[in-house]
Amino acid sequence: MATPDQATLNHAAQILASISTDHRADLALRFYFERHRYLRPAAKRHISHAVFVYFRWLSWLDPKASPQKRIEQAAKLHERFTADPASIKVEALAARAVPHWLASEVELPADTLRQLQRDPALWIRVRRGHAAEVTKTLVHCSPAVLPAWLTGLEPQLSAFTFTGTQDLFRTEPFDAGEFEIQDLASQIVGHACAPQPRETWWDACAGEGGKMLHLADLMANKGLIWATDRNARRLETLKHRAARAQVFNYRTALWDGSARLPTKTKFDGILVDAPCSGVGTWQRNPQARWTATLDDVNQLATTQLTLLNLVAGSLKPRGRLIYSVCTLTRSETTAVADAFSAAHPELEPLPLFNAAGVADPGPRAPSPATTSSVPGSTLNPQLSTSASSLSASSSQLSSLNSQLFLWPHELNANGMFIAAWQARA
Ligand SMILES: C[S@@+](CC[C@H](N)C(=O)[O-])C[C@H]1O[C@@H](n2cnc3c(N)ncnc32)[C@H](O)[C@@H]1O
Repeated sequence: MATPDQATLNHAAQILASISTDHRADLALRFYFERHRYLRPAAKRHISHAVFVYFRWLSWLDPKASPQKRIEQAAKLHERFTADPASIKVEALAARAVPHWLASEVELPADTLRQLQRDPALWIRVRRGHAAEVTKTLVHCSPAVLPAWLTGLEPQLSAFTFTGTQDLFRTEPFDAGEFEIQDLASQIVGHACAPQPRETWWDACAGEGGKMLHLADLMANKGLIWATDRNARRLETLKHRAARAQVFNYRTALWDGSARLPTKTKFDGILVDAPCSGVGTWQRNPQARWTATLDDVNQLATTQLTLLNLVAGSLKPRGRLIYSVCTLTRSETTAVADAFSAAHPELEPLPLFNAAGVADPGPRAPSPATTSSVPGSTLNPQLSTSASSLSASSSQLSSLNSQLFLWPHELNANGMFIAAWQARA
């Protein structure tokens, strides 16, 4: 994208002035565009881009300069980095592109640091049976290419990056519920669940239903999904999305993560897509780098473990429990999963993808491998020799494990952690 013109700088500066911890960049942009309906789609794209680029390069900017000047500085840095990623040293990225507290939780691989500074890809998930017509209509679609250790999953995916400029929410296939905007890492969570038609699932933190809709599609809309969340407004959105996608095999209930469970039903599978610090989304949502804190991480880790502990008793014998978080901090990932494993001998860790990269939902013998890849040098010296070897090791290990990290640079998508268990028979 070209250096912003004066009008773009002025709009972006006004939007920045309205952003706060409670009024995030994406909301501020939406409100601003609602009040400035005359802006054309291309202008909106340029303004949004300028705002997100600003937060990506925030620590490099001169705090004494005017907002317009700082936005311009960020755009120039971004242009330079996009043309030549080596023009900014990885040590500088480690020191300035992420907050200092992160080092106590994870040492991000160099490739991930670079990935966080790039423009994110826009991913769509096309409903089963609609890929040919949707990609023909939207034109600028490319199918997902997975890293070698996950290529076995590729035939099951219906994931495409969209590189066109049209507003996807105003397309015919969107109105017809034939695709959803959903990040690739989130789509892989659905495949890790591997729900089967006619099973009964519980999506315990269903939110607006991104993963619930995917589970329904994988179940060919046969069986039942309980979709619960603490937030009624999100569940309302879920219902609208489900209607558009013609998903009807679900029921919603409010559940705030308290000991009073929403149902006595026993499940073939439970997904806990828990609230988290969102470090894995810092490419798409760069403002969050500067609002998330170590206190948030610690509090969220407690909530995550509580949620897992509460749902565990709702599994049928051989039922599967999947834990996912779009973050990469040790406290919210391996520490939660290990603490949960230690407290639940009645569950066995479940390898997520077999050697071919395919999640196998069937009954299985106790798994030999439960070790996870750990993203922090202070935590696992074996994996900390260098950032790039850490990343490579993590991929090799993770295809054998019941815990895996999806790194943003591996998928050109959000970072994600997934862990899985199965109730013993
Ligand atoms: C990561 S989001 C879920 C995203 C959703 N699964 C999707 O794919 O679109 C986490 C959700 O957990 C919900 N949540 C937060 N704290 C909770 C709690 N204590 N009990 C239940 N849900 C909670 C939030 O309202 C939020 O919708």
